[in-house]
Amino acid sequence: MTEDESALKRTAGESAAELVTDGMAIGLGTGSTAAQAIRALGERVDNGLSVRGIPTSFQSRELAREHGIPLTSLDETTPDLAIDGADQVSGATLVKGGGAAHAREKVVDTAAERLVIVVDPSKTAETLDHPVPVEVLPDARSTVATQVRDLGGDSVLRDAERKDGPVVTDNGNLVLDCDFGKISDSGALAADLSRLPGVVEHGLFVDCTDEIHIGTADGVRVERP
Ligand SMILES: O=C(CO)[C@H](O)[C@H](O)COP(=O)(O)O
Repeated sequence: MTEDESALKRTAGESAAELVTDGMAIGLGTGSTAAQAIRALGERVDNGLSVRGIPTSFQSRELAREHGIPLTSLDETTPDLAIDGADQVSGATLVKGGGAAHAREKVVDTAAERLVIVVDPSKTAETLDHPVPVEVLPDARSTVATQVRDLGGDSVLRDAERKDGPVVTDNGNLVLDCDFGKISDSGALAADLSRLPGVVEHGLFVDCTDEIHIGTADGVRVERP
């Protein structure tokens, strides 16, 4: 990541962290942009803000602990606000899962009263065309790949970096990155993917975003789709 990209992500993350008020429970997203929000929230906690975080991954849990954010869970409370990143945004619909955390992210993000997405401008698109990550039970990777082909997609098993073999999610599953080209009906595709036996969760988040904070060189741009 260049210094410029990192600065844009910081701008978006800091802006979202400013929305947090005393006593809130916050869904803590995963990825490099959500991490900027978690760091900014940690600074506010250092300065006396009282919040509890609900992590969406091993990464966000560790980062929150490192930055002194007390943790809770969905068993204890409902998030007032969730702050998360995205791989691509079109209106209120997202593709997520670049960090293979989309299953837990979807549970936390959709449980929140308000979902704020933090991105740099490269993530916005007229029409979604980013490959959709699909978390699958290990035994289902071939059958799901075949059914994804029947839906018009090309799937690739996501390989790990710095480990031989595939990415294994925090839930012990595998990820198929499924390229459908331009996605004209995200609702229909989301429903089709959810129906496939062995699919744990897919990265299409349909119509669930309240605000998008886009970090730009001139400051943050907020969109409310
Ligand atoms: O969905 C995600 C993780 O599963 C991330 O939020 C998404 O990949 C964006 O990450 P980054 O902010 O690093 O570009």
